[in-house]
Amino acid sequence: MLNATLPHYLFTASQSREIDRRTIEETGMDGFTLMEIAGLSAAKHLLGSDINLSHGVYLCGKGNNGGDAMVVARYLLQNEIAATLVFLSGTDNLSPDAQRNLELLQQFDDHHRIEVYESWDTLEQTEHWDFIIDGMLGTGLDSNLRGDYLEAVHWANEQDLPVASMDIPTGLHADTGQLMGACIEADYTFAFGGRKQGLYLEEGPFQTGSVLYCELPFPNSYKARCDTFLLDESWVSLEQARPGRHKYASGVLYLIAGSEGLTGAAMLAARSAWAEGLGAVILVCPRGLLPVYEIGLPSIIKKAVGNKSDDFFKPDHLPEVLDILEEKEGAVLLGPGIGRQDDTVAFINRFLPRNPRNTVIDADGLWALAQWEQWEKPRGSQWILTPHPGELSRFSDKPIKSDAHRLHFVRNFSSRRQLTILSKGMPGIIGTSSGECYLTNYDTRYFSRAGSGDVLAGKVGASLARGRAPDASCAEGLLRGKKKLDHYLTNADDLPEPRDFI
Ligand SMILES: NC(=O)C1=CN([C@@H]2O[C@H](COP(=O)(O)OP(=O)(O)OC[C@H]3O[C@@H](n4cnc5c(N)ncnc54)[C@H](OP(=O)(O)O)[C@@H]3O)[C@@H](O)[C@H]2O)[C@@H](O)CC1
Ligand SMILES: Nc1ncnc2c1ncn2[C@@H]1O[C@H](COP(=O)(O)OP(=O)(O)O)[C@@H](O)[C@H]1O
Ligand SMILES: [K+]
Repeated sequence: MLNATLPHYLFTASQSREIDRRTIEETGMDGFTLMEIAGLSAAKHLLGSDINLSHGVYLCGKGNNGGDAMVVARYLLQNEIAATLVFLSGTDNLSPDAQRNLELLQQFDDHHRIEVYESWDTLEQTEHWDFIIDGMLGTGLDSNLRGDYLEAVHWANEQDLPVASMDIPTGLHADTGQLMGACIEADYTFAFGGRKQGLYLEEGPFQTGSVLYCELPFPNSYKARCDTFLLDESWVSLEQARPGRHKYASGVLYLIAGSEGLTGAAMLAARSAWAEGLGAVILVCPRGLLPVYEIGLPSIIKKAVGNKSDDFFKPDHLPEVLDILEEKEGAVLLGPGIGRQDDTVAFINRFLPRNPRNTVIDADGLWALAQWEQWEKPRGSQWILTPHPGELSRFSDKPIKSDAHRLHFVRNFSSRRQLTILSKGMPGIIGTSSGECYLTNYDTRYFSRAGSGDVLAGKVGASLARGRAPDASCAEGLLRGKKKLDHYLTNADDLPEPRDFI
């Protein structure tokens, strides 16, 4: 099982507010102290960053997000860094903690390094600013940006200055990652007490810059209801599998894949699994395709079924396929390039209930599964489904139109069906049978070329064959591909191809 630590927890705005509320009401820790810790932590990160800090402009809302910005201003002031503060909703209705922080800031300013503007209109622009602090809106955002907030966001994005956002870039929806009219394009986002899930959904990854987690003293038990986490590369073993005593001891993957015109998908998946150091990858294929694989896959064991004229799977192949699977312990990867012939769909839907093995179902394997309304996973076996957005939608009554909807659907579907889903996209989402979801935190667009899905399925299958839990298998598959991508990007200039991720 994956084991996320606190910096990997992802919260919705309401979960976040609930944790704030309970901490303040039940532990006696007050909101002002929490704000102080948040702002101090952000100020330390800024002082340690490569941003030139001599005079900042602080865009402040009237809520606690503005209060965080004022704490930052006070700590930077102690380092002789001047501040121009602009209050987008004036200073008459500041939240109590923000009001107290404005007063404190003014008391600390004995060398008159602070200027305060009560509205956006009155701001006099100068050339002296070298960074922008976005303390306009955090989890309190409730609609598209109103009033001068819109103008201030556009202005900040037009400046050639680094921008650091308090908690969330203003204008980004904390739960969905959607843009609410306009949104700050931050270079840094300081996530207070927990990252908000919208930072990683939809437009979030393109708005936040580097997200830095700033710990707040919330009791861990209050965070226990969190069910969404960020995947972390450190969770993946970078070591190749050690060879076993004999080949079948290091894991066996049966690959049921390929059809005429789609043999490339089967080959990519087979090579990808093999590269993970398995003892054996056994490609089960229609006999007519054997000559192609003999040439293309010398290291892979091939087991042909049916007749020489067969170039796709048919229901008649079922007894032979089941016999082959009896030979050794191992996991199954079903689907890459298997095609959508009616006979193949019938073969898959008869095969699946009789297949007791842990199984990854990918590509047209999913297409077949979605045709079969009453499907059920055999007891005791573990399934991983690896749909791209179109394949995922076939399991849903309604079109899946946003990442937040996808996250919700993946969570419900995987827990209701007691299986693991690897939903491909940006972000990739792993949904587990216990209703937890794990999100990728890197640019998955490099993988959006035909064939990357086959490579990914091969790696997920290889991990499952080596006895990893299904959620860990998905994480390993994704992150090993990411590691190959990083290596490729540092060593080559052109666009990577799927085979570069093997
Ligand atoms: N509490 C804690 O323990 C801690 C909280 N912390 C910090 O507090 C932040 C949450 O603070 P918050 O709840 O005060 O909300 P916040 O985001 O500042 O905005 C609220 C105001 O915005 C306004 N408004 C809303 N939508 C708008 C729109 N579309 N366009 C324009 N205006 C809009 C709305 O005013 P209205 O216009 O409705 O009168 C409302 O009053 C959190 O993200 C973190 O940074 C940290 O200090 C750590 C401890
Ligand atoms: N290592 C990886 N990390 C994150 N996402 C990945 C990785 N490998 C593949 N993907 C996802 O898989 C998608 C490709 O799968 P898919 O669309 O099924 O392609 P195909 O079946 O043509 O190979 C990519 O767009 C990306 O979302
Ligand atoms: K903000």
